Amino acid sequence: MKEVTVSQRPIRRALISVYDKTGLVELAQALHRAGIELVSTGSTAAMIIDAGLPVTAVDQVTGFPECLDGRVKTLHPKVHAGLLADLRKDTHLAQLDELDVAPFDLLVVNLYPFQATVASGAGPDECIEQIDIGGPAMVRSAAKNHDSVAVVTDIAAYPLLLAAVQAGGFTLEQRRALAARAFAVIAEYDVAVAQWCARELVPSEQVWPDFAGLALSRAAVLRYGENPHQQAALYADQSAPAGLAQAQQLHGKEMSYNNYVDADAAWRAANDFAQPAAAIIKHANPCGIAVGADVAQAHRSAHACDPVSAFGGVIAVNRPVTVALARQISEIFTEVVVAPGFEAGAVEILSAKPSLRLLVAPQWQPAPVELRQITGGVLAQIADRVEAPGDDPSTWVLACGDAASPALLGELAFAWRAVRAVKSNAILLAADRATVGIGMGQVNRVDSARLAVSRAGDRANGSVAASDAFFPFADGLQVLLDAGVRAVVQPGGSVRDEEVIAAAKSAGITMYLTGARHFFH
Ligand SMILES: NC(=O)c1ncn([C@@H]2O[C@H](COP(=O)(O)O)[C@@H](O)[C@H]2O)c1NC=O
Repeated sequence: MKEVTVSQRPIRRALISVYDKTGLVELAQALHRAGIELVSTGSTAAMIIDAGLPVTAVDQVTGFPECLDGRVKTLHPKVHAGLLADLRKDTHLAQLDELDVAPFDLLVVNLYPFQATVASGAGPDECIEQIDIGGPAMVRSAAKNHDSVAVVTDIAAYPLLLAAVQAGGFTLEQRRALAARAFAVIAEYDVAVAQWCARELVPSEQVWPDFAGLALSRAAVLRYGENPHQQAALYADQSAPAGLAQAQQLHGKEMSYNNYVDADAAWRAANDFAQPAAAIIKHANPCGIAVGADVAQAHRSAHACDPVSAFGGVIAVNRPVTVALARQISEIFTEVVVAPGFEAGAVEILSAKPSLRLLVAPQWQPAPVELRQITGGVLAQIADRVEAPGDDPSTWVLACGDAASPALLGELAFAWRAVRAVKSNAILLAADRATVGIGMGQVNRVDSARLAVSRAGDRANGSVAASDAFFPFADGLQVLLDAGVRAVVQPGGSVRDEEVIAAAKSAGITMYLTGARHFFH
């Protein structure tokens, strides 16, 4: 005989109301075979009937017809009393008897596809029609009453449901987990509806709505955070474009918190370029960025920028990893490689390194909005990635020196694009579409210039420089001039621009002003 635990509740009567009918017939068949009475709404019931199974239509239970284009189907005390009766209480049992309400032991619901309707670009009326009301109401009732009712809101949980039916019912522990999941499903749905309403129904010049919600699902528990004594997890945001959080790991040790931070920085930097590009990141800063005829060449150039720092780095490329690139990487101690794909031979070569993490990231889509936590709140900004002002060299103003040849302008455009991947204050030296010296994260621009020049060594002579923000004084620029930099691109806009431009002019170099800056903190 099957052993049934005290907390298990046998399932005798189920209410099924699903928009997505995947797996419905198989589920209904299994429930029917187990002797469970099925009650169902409109087209869910029709599909069960078509499968030759007995089902009670919900309007027979309520004695009230589905009406108003389906806006009212299950919103009835006969349904909700059946879902909310606490079967541990004699008073509730007595009232059910008096009111002639039969209790439900199981609710299976999935909701109208509101988020998908919005994503399809549907108009407001259609979106509003796809706001499910009766479904969430039932889910909340059953989830609150999980002591008596099991609620299943995911098609993926049908196998678990069938196993529970076989076992004589869900345990209390399982019903609690299902209830927690159900409330999370409703919360995510409500956040989507609330955000859409704030945006669409209350038109405003204001970009930022009054309400912003986040619905995050835990994607992984990480070994630890930035340091071993910090616990950490990865959460995925289904409402944001897919990115690193959704990347597929092909090989290697578990991703760590710092691996994710660096992989994200690398992935963003590599995808800032249309040409094949490679970015090597350490501690969220680049130690090399380059473009090339292919990713192997781009990586060679990026690595040459600072081979010492690239040791133990994270590499991202914006094209699939080729065998040639894999061979190069296998020579260097690397933590993570992120790419849109890997050639089969490349995986084979890189898999020889047991710890090296290989990540296939979803197609690059920049996040439109970036969030950053501060104590007591969150800062939100439009991401500095898409069509930034000042990106197009034809809009730059020549501050001094000869107008750049197309080749030199190309070098400057590369440097200007790359510098926005560098934490401020950022000074970046480049030659042949590759960084040769990067000064990052200093609290004054002179030190960033010194760092860039010292890292570049002899390569500073004849290189081009980009500064993420204006030079407040001529001193930072002077460091670059003394090292032999031949052209500079910077935003301009300092009260001492004249002084800065005069220094560039007396050194005989070309200087362009972009009119826009790229602070990155
Ligand atoms: N209005 C109601 O009373 C109601 N009750 C259940 N629903 C939803 O109707 C859908 C199923 O309807 P049908 O069985 O007709 O395909 C489910 O997604 C369920 O969440 C309702 N629809 C919208 O609110």
